[in-house]
Amino acid sequence: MSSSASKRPNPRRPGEFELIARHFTRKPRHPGVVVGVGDDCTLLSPTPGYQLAVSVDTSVAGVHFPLDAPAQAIGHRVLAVSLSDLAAVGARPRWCLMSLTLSDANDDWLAAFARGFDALCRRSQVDLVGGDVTKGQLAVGVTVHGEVPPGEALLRSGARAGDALFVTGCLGGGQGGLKAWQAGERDLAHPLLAAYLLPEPRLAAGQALRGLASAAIDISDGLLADLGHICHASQLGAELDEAALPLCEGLVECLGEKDAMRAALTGGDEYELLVSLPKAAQKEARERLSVLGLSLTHIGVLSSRPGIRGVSASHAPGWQHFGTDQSGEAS
Ligand SMILES: Nc1ncnc2c1ncn2[C@@H]1O[C@H](COP(=O)(O)OP(=O)(O)O)[C@@H](O)[C@H]1O
Ligand SMILES: Cc1ncc(C[n+]2csc(CCOP(=O)(O)OP(=O)(O)O)c2C)c(N)n1
Ligand SMILES: [Mg+2]
Repeated sequence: MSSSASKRPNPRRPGEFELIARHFTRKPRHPGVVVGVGDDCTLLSPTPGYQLAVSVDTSVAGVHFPLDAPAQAIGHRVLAVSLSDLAAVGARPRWCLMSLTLSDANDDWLAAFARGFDALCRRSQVDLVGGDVTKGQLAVGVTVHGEVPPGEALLRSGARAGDALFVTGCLGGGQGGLKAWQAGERDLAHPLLAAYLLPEPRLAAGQALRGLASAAIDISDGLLADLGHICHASQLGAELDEAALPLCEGLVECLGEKDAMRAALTGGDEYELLVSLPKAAQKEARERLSVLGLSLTHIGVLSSRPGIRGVSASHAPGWQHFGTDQSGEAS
């Protein structure tokens, strides 16, 4: 029989409703939330005439981020990977919901996690409007809602033969950062570790490319895999220029030349945008991204011939849960 002492509320280990009230209930910062955290459903008023863009991604400890990563970084990362899907379609983020599975309700951990999550909410102009808390192995699912003018969303299926392929930012940082973490690096200012644990969803870039890019995808599974998704959806093939790939600074030093290229092609966890641009749109696209301080690198071209060419070594296509001997890069 448990003693009455063990049933006494422990302020360092809040119960479900206490932790929701303490860490995840904030007055919405933006209009459109009719009913937020606290009722059976959230009620939202989307901007009349806009389409809703909705996506969910789940991040699991040990699969998507190290269990012992700083809580604040985990809070940032779980939201960033979902916002990245809104970036990829060119939507403006509005709302998010968080499904949180926790093994233990440690108040300090939760406060740091909520701080990381909320800081990115604030910067991205997103309100957390609901969610769910349950007990189990640490995992966080984040649903995001964004808005896009009708017919203007960037899709995987819109590319045409002859369109050029461009990528924002640099490649290989996700896998480089994971390797750095595994090697004992813990400084979040380390550029590769920051790319892995604190990725920046390219929200402004995605919206700036509306009306210009013929197709777009965020690189979560690896460049080759995600280019494969554009090719499949647009019924095209591609010619990549391996030498043109913008490898992240310090990647070659960290991984060596061969593994740096492998990380850029198949590592995943990039959260950069891969876009196709018709010739007439390329100058304007470069200008809009340069205003945002973001590089846009020409890495290849789409063609009507199926398959992806221009990659020298034989590479696994990229990350897949299941379908491999171990979860990870498909062989
Ligand atoms: N359990 C599921 N039920 C329905 N649709 C799903 C499920 N899991 C994934 N999808 C859909 O499959 C597509 C590919 O998913 P995913 O590879 O996770 O996309 P992303 O890389 O953009 O997160 C998406 O359109 C996603 O909504
Ligand atoms: C601890 C750890 N090991 C391995 C990886 C590598 N990794 C895990 S999932 C993944 C692909 C992206 O995740 P997924 O669930 O497929 O996201 P989605 O494509 O749905 O956005 C990668 C590269 C990681 N991020 N963290
Ligand atoms: Mg997904």
